[in-house]
Amino acid sequence: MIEVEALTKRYGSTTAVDGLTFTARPGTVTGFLGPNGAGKSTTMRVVVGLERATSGTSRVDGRRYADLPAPLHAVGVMLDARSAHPGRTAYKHLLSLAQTHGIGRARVREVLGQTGLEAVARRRAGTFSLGMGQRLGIAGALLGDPRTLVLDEPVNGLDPDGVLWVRRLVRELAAEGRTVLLSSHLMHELALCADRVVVIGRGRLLADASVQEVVDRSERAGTVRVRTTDPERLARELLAAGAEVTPQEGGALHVRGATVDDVGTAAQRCGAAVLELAAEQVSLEDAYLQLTADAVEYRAAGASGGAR
Ligand SMILES: Nc1ncnc2c1ncn2[C@@H]1O[C@H](COP(=O)(O)OP(=O)(O)OP(=O)(O)O)[C@@H](O)[C@H]1O
Repeated sequence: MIEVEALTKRYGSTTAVDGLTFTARPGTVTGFLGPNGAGKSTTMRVVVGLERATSGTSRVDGRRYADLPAPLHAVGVMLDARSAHPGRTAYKHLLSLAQTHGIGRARVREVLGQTGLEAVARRRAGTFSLGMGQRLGIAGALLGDPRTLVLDEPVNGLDPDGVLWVRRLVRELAAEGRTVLLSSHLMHELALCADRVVVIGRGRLLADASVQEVVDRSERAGTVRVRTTDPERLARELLAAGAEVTPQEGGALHVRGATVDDVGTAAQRCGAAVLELAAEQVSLEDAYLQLTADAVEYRAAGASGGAR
């Protein structure tokens, strides 16, 4: 279990993490989501003891990282896929990590197998592709058979097979009762493997919810689209019933504050023939973009809002 409470981390005048509170629970994959510069990596570095918080606390299984008796067995960490010495083979890299923590060679071979690196175990890490480096990073995280895993962008650079493999792996680790905290800046990626998402922007918590809840809370959730032969009459009928109505092109209306059933019966009441009627689907990416719209450090030229 990871418990982050009122965590703040400042670098000079930059506030990277700003009063952040969330919990990642055992048996659960918690997705940690936010645009570039949101503070995900900084939070993870504080959780695993690589940075000191300016204020607030972070605990793993009820203890501060520094107080864990056997950190590698408590928390497996992959923060930087390029952390292995380029001149060392994958096997030697894992072995040296294992030996400093009293872990045997058998476990090194086991994690090489688990991460699909057996065939390249004798190759130097410096010759690895980004995807192979990610696998090696994950192998290092698994080495101590930890109850908690902290993985920063583990699918970054993986090919589609690798992405599937990571999804399956994190699901399996959670099914074994472990706590998995996994960062990404892609909502749809987390939607496929996370039970919950903690969304941050500019160091602050924007949402701590299931993926479905994030979608449901999105502005457009609960909107009904209707196209009718008499949009003005139907709009009057819906407004009288207390709904919000926004006219669209081609005689369509966007209706908030009414269900599909409400709109259908209102149309029947006022005699407007319905040509189309459906609840608007909100994509995960739309919901995420709405949530983080004010928290994006930089936007691509031409995107709404311009540079911030
Ligand atoms: N060592 C540091 N010194 C100064 N500023 C830092 C340092 N580390 C991070 N920052 C700043 O803190 C903010 C949060 O950065 P962080 O890397 O935690 O974000 P992130 O969500 O992981 O982003 P990304 O997806 O780009 O990795 C950014 O504005 C970053 O420039």
